[in-house]
Amino acid sequence: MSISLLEAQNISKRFGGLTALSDVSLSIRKGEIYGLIGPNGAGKTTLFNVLTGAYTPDGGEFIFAGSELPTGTPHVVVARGIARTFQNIRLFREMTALENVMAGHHLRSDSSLWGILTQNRHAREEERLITERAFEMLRYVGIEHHATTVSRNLSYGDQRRLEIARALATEPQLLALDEPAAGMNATETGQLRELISTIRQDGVTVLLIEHDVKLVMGLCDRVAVLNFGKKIAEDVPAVVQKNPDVIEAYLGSGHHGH
Ligand SMILES: Nc1ncnc2c1ncn2[C@@H]1O[C@H](COP(=O)(O)OP(=O)(O)OP(=O)(O)O)[C@@H](O)[C@H]1O
Repeated sequence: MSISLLEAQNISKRFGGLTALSDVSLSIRKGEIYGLIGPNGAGKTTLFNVLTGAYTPDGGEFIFAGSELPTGTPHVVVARGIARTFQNIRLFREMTALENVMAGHHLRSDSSLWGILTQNRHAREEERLITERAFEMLRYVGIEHHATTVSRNLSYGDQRRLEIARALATEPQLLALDEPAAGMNATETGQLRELISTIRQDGVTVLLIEHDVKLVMGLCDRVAVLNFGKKIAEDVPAVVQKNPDVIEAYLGSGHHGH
């Protein structure tokens, strides 16, 4: 029997008169790659934002690893073991790749900022370990040769990998990826696919928003489909692909390419 890692229970979110999410419930099992798809504006990113604390939901709750997740507090969500990447890359553009990953580690570090500033011995030792771990993380995603490159000078694909490395540096149980393949060419997408598989093999559960249907269907164990803020399907890819409501949602919205 598979164990559920994250339960979203009747999540609702409104923006003024617009209902972005309407009673969305889903259950992500420990160790799976779970895809979240749907036409533009369906509510996918909004679900990420309420899950990761950027927004407070108007209704519903998240149960993570057996207990309720507080809402509206991103740092608590990270500390509980959920990390995310963003649809529009959000790196520290003027910092090197290594520094970006170290910024992720610091969220997990127990040295106070004061300790780091005053460079006491414990903090220095911890800084050394964080640097080492950050290198490891860059190696893991395949960009260790860019450790000292300023992140804005990295290729698009490498910036996305760096975002993943930074998220992994917080040692999450659940990694939430918001359109990681956006803007990638076929080779980069293939490498991303391998990286996501490796991440899962290494014990991290993955929640994936992605418009590249081929990638989603090939990679995910299960897929949920949102349309106008409602979940209209949730099953293994082969079943979801044949669901008439799903086909209608995509064709009806005119997003043939997605
Ligand atoms: N901060 C906000 N204020 C007002 N409306 C918002 C806000 N964020 C999202 N929305 C609206 O909520 C709806 C859902 O948007 P969301 O970005 O979650 O969709 P999505 O499925 O991620 O779409 P896409 O595939 O285009 O990224 C849209 O109608 C969007 O305009």
